[in-house]
Amino acid sequence: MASISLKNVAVNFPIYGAGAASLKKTLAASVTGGRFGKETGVTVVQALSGINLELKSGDRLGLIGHNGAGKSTLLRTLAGVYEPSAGEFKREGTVSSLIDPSLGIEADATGIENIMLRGLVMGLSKKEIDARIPEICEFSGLGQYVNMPVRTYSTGMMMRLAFSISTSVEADILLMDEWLSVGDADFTEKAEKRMRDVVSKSGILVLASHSPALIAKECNMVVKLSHGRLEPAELSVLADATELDDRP
Ligand SMILES: Nc1ncnc2c1ncn2[C@@H]1O[C@H](COP(=O)(O)OP(=O)(O)OP(=O)(O)O)[C@@H](O)[C@H]1O
Repeated sequence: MASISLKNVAVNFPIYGAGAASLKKTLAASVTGGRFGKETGVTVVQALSGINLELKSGDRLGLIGHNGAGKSTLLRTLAGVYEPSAGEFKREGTVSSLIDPSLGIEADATGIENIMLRGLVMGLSKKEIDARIPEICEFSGLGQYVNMPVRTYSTGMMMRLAFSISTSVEADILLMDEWLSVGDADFTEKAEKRMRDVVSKSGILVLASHSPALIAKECNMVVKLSHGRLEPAELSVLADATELDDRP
């Protein structure tokens, strides 16, 4: 069973070394981004504040909001990459995060070595990784390149590898920053099918996107982030929108 619970969660980023006063003044009126505050004398960006969220299996949550509203920060907090600065965060179930699939790919390691590395980072045993390697290699379509260092790959080849690895594990909770689309036409088609499969097998989906049509299609609930705070939003309105109103 998958569940996520956030109670009054805040995430602050301290800003060192910048001219705090002028920074505050310049950006206070900014239409994008988090809010500025002070914490024990240090200027901080309040990327998230007062976040309350309860999710259970079957929930497909769409996250919308203007640039810098806090969507990626919330996804990373749910993934455990960022610790909340305040509040309570509980999570049950395995997590797969398709936030930045190419993150952690080692250029000097071969494709296969990267599969091993990422598998270990994702918490799989060596045996589990070995069992997945042939399928991941096959899906990537990289042929003998899987034995070559990733630095010899084109960007598209690297993305194919990263995508094939990231989508090879099923998880109770799936976190996504936009819908992944990678590669040339042939690969995109099979990647789309694989994405649908991964999404359908997940208990909870949290998908951040600027596309109202995508959110309306993939999600059964939606919230809006505005300057780091959650606001209710209407899914039914999104289905007809061609563009999200990004104004704060
Ligand atoms: N590592 C960091 N250090 C300092 N500030 C940060 C950091 N990461 C994010 N922020 C700030 O936190 C706020 C939220 O950023 P976040 O990346 O979560 O927004 P977003 O909604 O994902 O934006 P976008 O739609 O542009 O991707 C912004 O004001 C951003 O400048």
